[in-house]
Amino acid sequence: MSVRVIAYSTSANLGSGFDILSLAHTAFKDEIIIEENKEKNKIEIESNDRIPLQIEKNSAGLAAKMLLQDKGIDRGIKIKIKKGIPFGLGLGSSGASAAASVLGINELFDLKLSKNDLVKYAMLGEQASSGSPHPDNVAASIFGGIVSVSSVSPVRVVEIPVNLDFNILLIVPEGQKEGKTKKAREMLPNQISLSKYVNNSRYLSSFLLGIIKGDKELVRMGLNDDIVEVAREPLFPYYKKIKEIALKNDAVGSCVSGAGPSILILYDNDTNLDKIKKEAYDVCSSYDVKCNFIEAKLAEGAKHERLN
Ligand SMILES: Nc1ncnc2c1ncn2[C@@H]1O[C@H](COP(=O)(O)OP(=O)(O)O)[C@@H](O)[C@H]1O
Ligand SMILES: N[C@@H](CCOP(=O)(O)O)C(=O)O
Repeated sequence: MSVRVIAYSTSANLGSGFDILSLAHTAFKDEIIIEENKEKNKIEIESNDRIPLQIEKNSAGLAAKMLLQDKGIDRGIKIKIKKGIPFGLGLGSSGASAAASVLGINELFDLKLSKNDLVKYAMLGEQASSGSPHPDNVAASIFGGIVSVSSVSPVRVVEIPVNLDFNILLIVPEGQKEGKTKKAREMLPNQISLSKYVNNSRYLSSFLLGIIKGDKELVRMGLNDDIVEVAREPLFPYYKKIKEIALKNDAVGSCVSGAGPSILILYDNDTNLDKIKKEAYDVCSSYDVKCNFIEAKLAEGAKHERLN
C-alpha cells in the first residue's frame, strides 16, 4: 500500500507577516510517495535531489517521525521524495516536503487528522531545515491559497478569502545556499521599538483587508516590512531596487519570498510586466546575480492519491 502526495511551493511572510502569513503558488511542486516498510519502526528516505536523507535532518523525515511517535504507530515507512521545488531560495521547499509527508502518512494509516493537525506535525519537520518549527510555509502547502496562522498552540490556520485579481511573478536567483533560512532567522533582532511594531501591524492589517476587500492600494502598502526584510537585507541586496521597479511599473505589490533570496511580485492587467522583468534582470546582473523569472498563480492545497 502506498500514497502519492503533491505539495506546492509557497511564499511566506508576505511583508510584515513573519511566521504568520503565507501563500501557495503553482511555480513548483514536490511529489512524495509514502509506502509501508516491512521493518517496524523504520523510516527510510529516498530522494532525487541532494537533500539530507538522515531522518533528523530531513524535514519530511522529522515530521514523519514526530507524527508516528505521537500516534504510537510502530509500522515502518519509506518516504520517496521527488523534489520539484528548488531549496534554499525562499520557496518553501522544506515546508512542502514536510506537508506532503504528514498528509501521506495520514492517508496511508487512515488517521483522520484535520488540516490543523497536519500543520502541527509538518511544522515540527521545519526544525530539521531551519532550526525552528515555523508554521507558515507548511500551512500554505497544506491549505492552499493565502493563509494566516492565528495560533500555534493549538494550531489554528485561517484561510483568507481572496477578492482581488492578481497573478504571481517570482524572481528567483540562481545559487542555493545550505541552511539559508536558519542563517536568516539568526539575523533577526531580539527587540524592536514600539513604533516599528505599530507600523508593521498597520502593514499586516492593510494586507489582510486589501486581499479581503479587493483593495489594491491596501495590498501594496500591506506588503511592506520595516523589521525582518530590513534585518535580512544583506541576503538580497538587489531587493529594494527591484521593489521600486515593480511599483514604478504598476505592480500590485512586492515583497521578499519567505526568508529570500527570491522576490515575490503580485501583478495584474495594469502592470507593465515586461518592463519589470527587463529592468529587474539588469539590477540582478549589476549584483552579479543570475535571476530567473517564474510566472505562477495561487495554488490549491496538497493533494493525495492512493496508489495500491
Ligand atoms: N525535504 C527537504 N526539502 C528541501 N530541503 C530540505 C529538506 N529536508 C532538509 N532540507 C534542507 O533544508 C534547507 C532548505 O530549507 P530552507 O533553508 O528553509 O530553504 P527553503 O525552505 O526556502 O527552500 C537545505 O539546507 C536542505 O538541505
Ligand atoms: N517565516 C519564515 C519563512 C521561511 O520561508 P522559506 O521559504 O525561506 O523557508 C522565515 O522568514 O524565517
